[in-house]
Amino acid sequence: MTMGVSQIITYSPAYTLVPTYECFNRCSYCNFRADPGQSSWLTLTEADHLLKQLQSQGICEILILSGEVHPHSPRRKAWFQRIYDLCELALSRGFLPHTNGGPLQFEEMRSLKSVNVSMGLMLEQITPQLQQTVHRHAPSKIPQVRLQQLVWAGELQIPFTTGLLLGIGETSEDWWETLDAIAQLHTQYGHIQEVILQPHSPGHQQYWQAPAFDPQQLPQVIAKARQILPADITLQIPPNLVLDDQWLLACLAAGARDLGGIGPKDEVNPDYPHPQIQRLQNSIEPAGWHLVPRLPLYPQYNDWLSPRLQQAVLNIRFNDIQQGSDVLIDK
Ligand SMILES: O=c1nc2n(C[C@H](O)[C@H](O)[C@H](O)CO)c3cc(O)ccc3cc-2c(=O)[nH]1
Ligand SMILES: C[C@H]1O[C@@H](n2cnc3c(N)ncnc32)[C@H](O)[C@@H]1O
Ligand code: MET
Ligand code: SF4
Repeated sequence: MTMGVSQIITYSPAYTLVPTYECFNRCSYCNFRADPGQSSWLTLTEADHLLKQLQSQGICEILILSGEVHPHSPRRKAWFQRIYDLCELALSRGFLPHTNGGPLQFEEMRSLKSVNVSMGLMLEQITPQLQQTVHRHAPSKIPQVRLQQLVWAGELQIPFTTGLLLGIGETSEDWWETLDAIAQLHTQYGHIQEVILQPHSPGHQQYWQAPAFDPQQLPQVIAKARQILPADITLQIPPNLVLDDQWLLACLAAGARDLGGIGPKDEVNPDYPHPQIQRLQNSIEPAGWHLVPRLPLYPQYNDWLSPRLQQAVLNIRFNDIQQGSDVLIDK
């Protein structure tokens, strides 16, 4: 009798640090933001306390996810410095930082490259229509601004995560255009390690009253994305936003291969707790899938890191082997 070879689905054991919830944008679907000046910034002392508690818990990635200070604000420099310092601190404690702080200036990106193994920014949707609706008060969501970030990330050779936010008033044509744009950028620079297909999921704090993205549509978007995107880009879906096991399995069957950062809290969608790893494993195993942890850097991009970051990646792999825990996979 031959054993069925189970196929691998990855996730990143992660913890999210939020430098600040304050944001000068007001995306009408956001459950994260606070008004400028209304949210204190995470101090390095607080962060260090959190990080110490996380050590030897199997967490590799520190996701630094932030609300935004306006690029022309006199507080921008201090905001950026805090993000940089948090990355530096996470690195010094043996974690691998991945920052998504909204659109950055070129020099800010260059600087963060030295303390992040990868970075991210969701394209959301590239149709300018949304600037009249959900993004009316969100200058950071202007499609050209976000496309420019992806170009700069490519020029700087930063391994990058981007994606689509689905169900914010766009058409299905808009999905394919956004995916085409990502495919083109990747063909030019080769820097997109993964694309997140994120279903809009209403929460308590947002003021846009709209239903969740219809989960029945997700597998078809995934299948088409798989056709449009180059094969070396991994498709990621958030398991806490795909509530039904049957739909999760349909998403995997359609081509999703990663479940993203999984940790104690989804800061963006606090109303949707992440499932436990064991529970996820139990739901996908009967269909022949095996859940395996990964790092926030896909191994094919190792050469793009500075020697110091390459060493940080090696250390985390070495510790993992020493502890006899799951071997972090190299796909
Ligand atoms: O827990 C979450 N992680 C989110 N992540 C984290 C992501 O799952 C991992 O950090 C990456 O897969 C890198 O390992 C994002 C990362 C990005 O670069 C861009 C957007 C997101 C969005 C989310 C999110 O909504 N919730
Ligand atoms: C960090 C990313 O989180 C996503 N995001 C923001 N608000 C929501 C929501 N209500 N539901 C799902 N995803 C959301 C956006 O795509 C943003 O870029
Ligand atoms: N503000 C950033 C963005 O929207 C990241 C956090 S969103 C909750 O791109
Ligand atoms: S989604 Fe990001 S940019 Fe938009 S309001 Fe929320 S924190 Fe700000």
